Amino acid sequence: MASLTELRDQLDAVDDQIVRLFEKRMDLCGQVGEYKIQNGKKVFDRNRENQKLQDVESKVSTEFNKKGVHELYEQLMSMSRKLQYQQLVQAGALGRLPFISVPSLHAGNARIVFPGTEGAYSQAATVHYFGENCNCFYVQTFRDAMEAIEEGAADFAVLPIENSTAGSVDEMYDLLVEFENYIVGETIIPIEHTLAGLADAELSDIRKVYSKGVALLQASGFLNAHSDWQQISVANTAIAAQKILDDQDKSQAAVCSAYAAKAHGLKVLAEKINDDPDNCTRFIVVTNQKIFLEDAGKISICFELPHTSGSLYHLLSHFIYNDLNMTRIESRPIKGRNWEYRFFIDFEGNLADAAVKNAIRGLREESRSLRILGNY
Ligand SMILES: O=C(O)C(=O)C[C@]1(C(=O)O)C=C[C@@H](O)C=C1
Repeated sequence: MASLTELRDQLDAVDDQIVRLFEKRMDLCGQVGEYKIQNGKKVFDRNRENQKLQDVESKVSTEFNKKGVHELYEQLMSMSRKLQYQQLVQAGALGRLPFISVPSLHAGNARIVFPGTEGAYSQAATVHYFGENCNCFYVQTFRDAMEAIEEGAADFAVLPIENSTAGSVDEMYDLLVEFENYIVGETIIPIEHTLAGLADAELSDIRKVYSKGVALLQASGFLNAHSDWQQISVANTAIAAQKILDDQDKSQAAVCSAYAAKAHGLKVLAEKINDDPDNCTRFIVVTNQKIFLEDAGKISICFELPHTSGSLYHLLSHFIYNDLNMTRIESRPIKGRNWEYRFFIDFEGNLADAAVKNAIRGLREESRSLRILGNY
């Protein structure tokens, strides 16, 4: 039997040939790329790739090697596509950027909508982003706020997208797909819950606690210590505070911010009741114009994937090849198509960057229904 050194020498000789052939293959793919640019042909040719995969599989003997050569050629062809997308960007053949870059949001006289009521955390986020004197109003639900933007009743909406304890706000992801609105900013605010009741209520009077479902979850340590309390979910923490005031029942309390308690003349029965003292929520700023700030550094996109093995893996390679840092991935079921998912990805970059254009070009061709949700 040959020694390890001898076998490795043989492997080195084979690899030399593979690497030379790889370079030759990439060079040919570059020439195909030039041809495609000149003749307006698409980079991704799914039929040709399927034929190629069948062909190479038919040329090897074992099942193990069939799988191996399949995976190898998927990778090789994905690399050729990336080379050709790069060529397209260099040739300026990417078409018009669908978003307009702006130096500022011109938020001075803007009308801003937030969901909830006076004292909602969304109001705190609105003031945090647009300043104390901004012209803001509230509507009841997230959907109402998205509608107000789409119809032009408001210029910007401030909506929660992610909480550090409770995770994603699923409904917002679905609304971002449903509406033609775009993210232009984000802001993070601390979420500090209190238990608030009527002015003459004591902790011992409380029997029912109202709040938004996630707020009840975020304060579950405190609330579960009072196992006799009934927990009731309402649309919003500030709406819960409003209810306590309206009902005038001192056995009822709300989990809400100290600001909401004050705004509704309630008494704080317990402070800082959230389980995680660093609990905070990320809010997005949404508008109906396809704009992005010149210095924006984060992009949110979503797309659907064919229900085939490895499809997500292949799409994510566009981030790797273009040196783009992915910061978040989320998936949501697609309505009416059981067990199929839409993926939401955040990554660092600006829509004007060549690497971003390159990645988006590839993602658009290889996924279904790619949407750029915003650059902010
Ligand atoms: O044949 C082409 O059109 C190529 O660009 C080459 C190639 C490959 O690497 O084999 C690359 C991309 C296409 O999707 C199909 C095949």
